[in-house]
Parts: sequence; structure tokens; C-alpha cells
Amino acid sequence: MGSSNGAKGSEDLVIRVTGLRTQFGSHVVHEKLDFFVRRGEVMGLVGGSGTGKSVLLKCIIGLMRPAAGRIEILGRSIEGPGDSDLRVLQQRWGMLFQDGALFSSLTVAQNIEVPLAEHTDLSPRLRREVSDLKVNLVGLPLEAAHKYPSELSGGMRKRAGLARALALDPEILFLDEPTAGLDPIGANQFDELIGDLQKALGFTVVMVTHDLDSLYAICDRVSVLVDKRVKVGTVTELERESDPWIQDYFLGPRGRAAAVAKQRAGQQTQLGTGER
Ligand SMILES: Nc1ncnc2c1ncn2[C@@H]1O[C@H](COP(=O)(O)OP(=O)(O)OP(=O)(O)O)[C@@H](O)[C@H]1O
Repeated sequence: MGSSNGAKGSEDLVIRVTGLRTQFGSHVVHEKLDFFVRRGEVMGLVGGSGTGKSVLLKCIIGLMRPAAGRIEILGRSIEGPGDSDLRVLQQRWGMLFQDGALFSSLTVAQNIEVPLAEHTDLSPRLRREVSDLKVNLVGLPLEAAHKYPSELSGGMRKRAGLARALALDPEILFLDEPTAGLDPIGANQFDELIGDLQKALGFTVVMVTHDLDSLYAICDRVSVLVDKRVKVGTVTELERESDPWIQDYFLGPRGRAAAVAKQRAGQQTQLGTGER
């Protein structure tokens, strides 16, 4: 994917977090944290367990109010829960939670229609048409639209969750461990889907993940949470960081395997191009 840093211009930031501090009682999770995401890039967010990836995401999408700092998303300042701008802004991003977070009592189509009913004046017929379109977009068969989440495989549920996250044509897509629980082939296919959709539709992606293959496959840049702040760079730049967690993560056996897999995929693409 893309250039070494995925930049379309450093001033075109869709997320701008500065001086963030979050804490629970005396436990400080983030301190003086800065985090910037450029329009159209795929940003990975990684870090050890409990380093504050989810808390950072919650602050960015306004589910949690930080103790200090400033958060701007799509040019607007976010104050946290109760912020009156939040409802309008929420229409401009989509969120895919780890398990898809679908309503179990609704069919896939009805799930996708929830944000459409909430935020648009579309007639039921048009809502159904948009929903069919999204089902198609994420590679689900149309029959899946009429099934309940419990009738789908884990991979299909993720695709359904993605279809719902894309219902309102978001400018930013937030993904929380999108490939968790999928087998390696399913995970690869899901990475490819995200990468292809991002290229075709041009939205920005912020993806919390533990999956090194995903980082190598689709991320333009990666932010690593260490010492209450983030270190940002391309995978190649981060491999040169001296921090022990980063070294171990990117240059340990799993990191090396992911790098080799990425290299092989690149060679196969080149071969494929050459044969045409
Ligand atoms: N509601 C809460 N009350 C108290 N502490 C919390 C709360 N939410 C998160 N924390 C603490 O904040 C820290 C960061 O949590 P967070 O869930 O963001 O970590 P994470 O990096 O997403 O971890 P993981 O990779 O394990 O999901 C942890 O120490 C966690 O215990």
C-alpha cells in the first residue's frame, strides 16, 4: 500500500490529539500524548496489553472525557460524552468492534439499516437498497442479508459489522482488532477487503490490532503505545526504534514471519504483473 508514510500533506489531519492525559484514580494511562492521523491513511495502533489503545480510541470517538488535552476530529473539537457536536460527527465515522457488535435480534440488513434510520430521512425501500449495496460491497452473499448474526460464521459476522460501519459512507473507519478470532486465511482475506475498500473509497482507517500480518499488509503508518505516549512511523522506521517492546514486537519471530509473508506477497504481485 501507498507511499512510505501515506501522507497526502501533513496539514490535512483528520485526527489531532495533543497533550492527552487520561487516568483512572491515580493510575495514569496517557500523559502528554500527541497523535495525528492524516486524511486517507491507514494507521495501525498497537501496544502491550493495558497500554491504553482502547482508552485512546474511546477518547477520540467521544465515549470518554480525558483528564487533560485536546482532541480534534474532522476539524471539530471533541469534549467527550454529552458533546452536542458528537451526534453530527458520529455520522462521519464508522466503527467496527471486535465481535461485530451486531444486534442479535435483528437481521444483517436490519442491522445495517439502524444508522440509516437514525441519521437519514431515507424511505424504508431506499434503506433496503443501500443495505443490499453494502452487503455486496463487503463480499457477503445477498442471502446473508436476511439472516440473524447467530446464523453466520465469525468471518461473515465481521463482514456484516463492516457493512454496518460503512452504512453512512464514513470519512474515517475505526477498527478494533478486526481480525481477532479469524483463522489466518480468513484474517488475510479481511485485511485484503479493508485495503481494497480503503483504496476504492479513500476513507481514513484507524485500526487497533495485535495482528502483525495486518500491520505489514495494509498499514501506511503504525502508532505504538509506549510509556504513556505514542511512537509513530512506518513499520520499517519502527524496526529501527531502540525501545525493547518495539524491538521484540517487530523483530521477534512473529514480526520476522510477517515481514517475510509481506515480501512474498509483493513478489507474487510483481510476478503476476509481469505475466500479463
Ligand atoms: N473503566 C475503567 N476503569 C478503570 N480502569 C480502566 C478502565 N478502562 C480501562 N482501564 C485501565 O486503563 C488501562 C488501559 O486500558 P485499555 O483497555 O485501553 O488497554 P488496551 O491497550 O486496549 O489493552 P488490551 O490490548 O489488553 O485490550 C488498563 O490498565 C485498564 O485497566
